[in-house]
Amino acid sequence: MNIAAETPKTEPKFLAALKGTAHKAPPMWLMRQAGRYLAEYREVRSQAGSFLNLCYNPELAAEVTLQPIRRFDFDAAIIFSDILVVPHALGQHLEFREGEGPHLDPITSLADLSKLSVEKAKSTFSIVYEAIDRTISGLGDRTPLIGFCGAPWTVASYMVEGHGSSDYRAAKLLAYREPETFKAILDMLVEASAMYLIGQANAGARALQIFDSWASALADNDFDAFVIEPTAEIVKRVKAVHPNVPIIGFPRGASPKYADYVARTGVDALGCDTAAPLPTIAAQQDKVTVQGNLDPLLLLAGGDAMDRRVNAILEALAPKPYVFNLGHGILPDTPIEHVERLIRTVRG
Ligand SMILES: Cc1c2[nH]c(c1CCC(=O)O)Cc1[nH]c(c(CCC(=O)O)c1C)Cc1[nH]c(c(CCC(=O)O)c1C)Cc1[nH]c(c(C)c1CCC(=O)O)C2
Repeated sequence: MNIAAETPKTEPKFLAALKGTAHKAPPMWLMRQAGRYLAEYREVRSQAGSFLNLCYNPELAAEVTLQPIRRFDFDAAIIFSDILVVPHALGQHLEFREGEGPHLDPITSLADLSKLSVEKAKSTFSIVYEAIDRTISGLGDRTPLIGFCGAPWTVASYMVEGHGSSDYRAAKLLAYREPETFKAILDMLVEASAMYLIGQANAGARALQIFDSWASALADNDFDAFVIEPTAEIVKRVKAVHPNVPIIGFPRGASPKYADYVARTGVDALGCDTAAPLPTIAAQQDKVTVQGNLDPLLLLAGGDAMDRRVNAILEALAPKPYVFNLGHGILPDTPIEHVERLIRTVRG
């Protein structure tokens, strides 16, 4: 199952880009690149039974991580798992209901939180480390593997809401009414997430991404306290052990705050969502590598509209350190031919 027959003589393009090299044809990968748009994924997924069974089966998780690399030879793989594995590992009940997305038993008090523990998470995390180890045996040295976690604000929001939300109502109300309780949740997540990212890098992940999908819609003081400070603390702890493993931060929907986020979190690269304007993204490139921002719906639509936007993105961002990606995860009904066309356009 080894994809790469020989060891590369030069550093993989993806890692070079994260460390500050610009490429005319930038390295590329797609968020959620292992997923339901691939027939081979749907096959393994049905074999596994449930999504969580797939996440917690190292052999099958490694297999689906490798699928998009075999098919498209992307410049990076990302370990197949989910950001909600962290609260689940801490002891919170989690289910993925078919067609509905995740459901957790909400944490709304310190008493609820006291039932969770970072110590307890270690045995679940080790399943993911084993999946990373198996994936790397399949990838060889040619294609680097990305490890990841959700950022404390996004994961805490799911923990408090119990499911996805359009206005973060329960999470914000808890944060405003009982700041100590909310802070205790964030602190536990900082500790667990830093440990988890360090464990993934120990297992061989060569870059790490922190997904803050719900980073939009926070007032500036709350953005500081819930997004910047916890992320900065995780980056600091991971860097103390793995100073050379680049970290990509993805504060989705927060482009007006990019400069502050970059300056204060210490991330090496900035993941940019679809709504972030190209000049705002480009303005960050003197400080960090940037990644993103093609609309997943343009990839679904394909054709000239997609080509025009991809070319505009390349023109604006490829002269400086850049990793091609979507602005959010690939959609399950995306045609394979559109992905193939995208790859031809980006690779030139
Ligand atoms: C918010 C969030 C989640 N998970 C994640 C985020 C942050 C990024 C984002 O905003 O999308 C991150 C995530 N989820 C998944 C990965 C794997 C790595 C990758 O390919 O990028 C990663 C990095 C697999 C997954 N996570 C999930 C799937 C679909 C599961 C299936 O096969 O049915 C996959 C491939 C399930 C999931 N997981 C989550 C939701 C809301 C859902 C249901 C929605 C959906 O079904 O698409 C929580």
